[in-house]
Amino acid sequence: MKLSFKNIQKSFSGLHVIDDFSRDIGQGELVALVGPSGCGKSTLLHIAAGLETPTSGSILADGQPVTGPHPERTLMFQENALYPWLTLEQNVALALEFQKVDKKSAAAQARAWLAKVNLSGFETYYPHQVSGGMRQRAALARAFISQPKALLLDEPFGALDALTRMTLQDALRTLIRSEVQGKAPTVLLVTHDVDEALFLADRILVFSARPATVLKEFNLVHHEKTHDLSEFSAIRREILCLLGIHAEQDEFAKTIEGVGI
Ligand SMILES: Nc1ncnc2c1ncn2[C@@H]1O[C@H](COP(=O)(O)OP(=O)(O)OP(=O)(O)O)[C@@H](O)[C@H]1O
Repeated sequence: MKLSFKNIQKSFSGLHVIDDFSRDIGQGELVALVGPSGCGKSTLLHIAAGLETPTSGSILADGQPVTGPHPERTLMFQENALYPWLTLEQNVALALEFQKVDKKSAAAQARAWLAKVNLSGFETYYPHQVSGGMRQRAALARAFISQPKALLLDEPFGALDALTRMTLQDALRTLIRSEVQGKAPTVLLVTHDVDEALFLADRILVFSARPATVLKEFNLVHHEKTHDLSEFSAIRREILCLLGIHAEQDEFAKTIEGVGI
């Protein structure tokens, strides 16, 4: 699905949040949005999801104006609460049952998607019986099972530790790549983690503080990615600099995170 933002302005009761945002996000492209806290990144996702309407400008999905939420455009949050009274399989299957797929077929598909995110054997577990990373894997399976044309991910792995986050990033990449070519979802990813953006994105948009405008855009589509991001150190430094973070400060933050303080 192609998403086209055209001259989007958004204010909330006089608070100017987004200032003239225009971009096309191509079919199958993964674009990361990074920027200071409160600049309006989630608001842009909500506009793409059809949960918020722009104050002016328009958002088109495959050329059609977005007028409200639609299962073709799936939003996934950091705290993507699974229903605690349903097993992982039932939670994942529910996405299909909402679309009137019969229970038996939905359950079979749910098991297949749980296998894709390495949760075979945990189908009958309840969310409280598995780890946060496993819950988020199940949430990924639930997001993918209805094969949305656009995935809108709002800090999907933000609550997880750094190591678990990396395995989830791998799982997300595998899921995207396993989709038949041409059917891969278009992904908008809001993240505070510059390394996550570098690892996952074809393109990174760096936003200013509110009202959000794009400070700079980085095209990474021609790079083969691994978690060794040394090739991207110059871009990483530039993004951090645009965000007003000095590299030493960032290393310090990572060290603190690494030792669990
Ligand atoms: N529904 C709403 N009503 C009123 N104000 C809102 C609403 N949604 C967002 N805002 C305000 O818009 C601004 C941008 O919020 P948004 O959540 O889009 O920022 P963000 O860049 O995603 O922040 P963070 O990175 O901290 O999650 C904030 O000041 C927020 O208070």
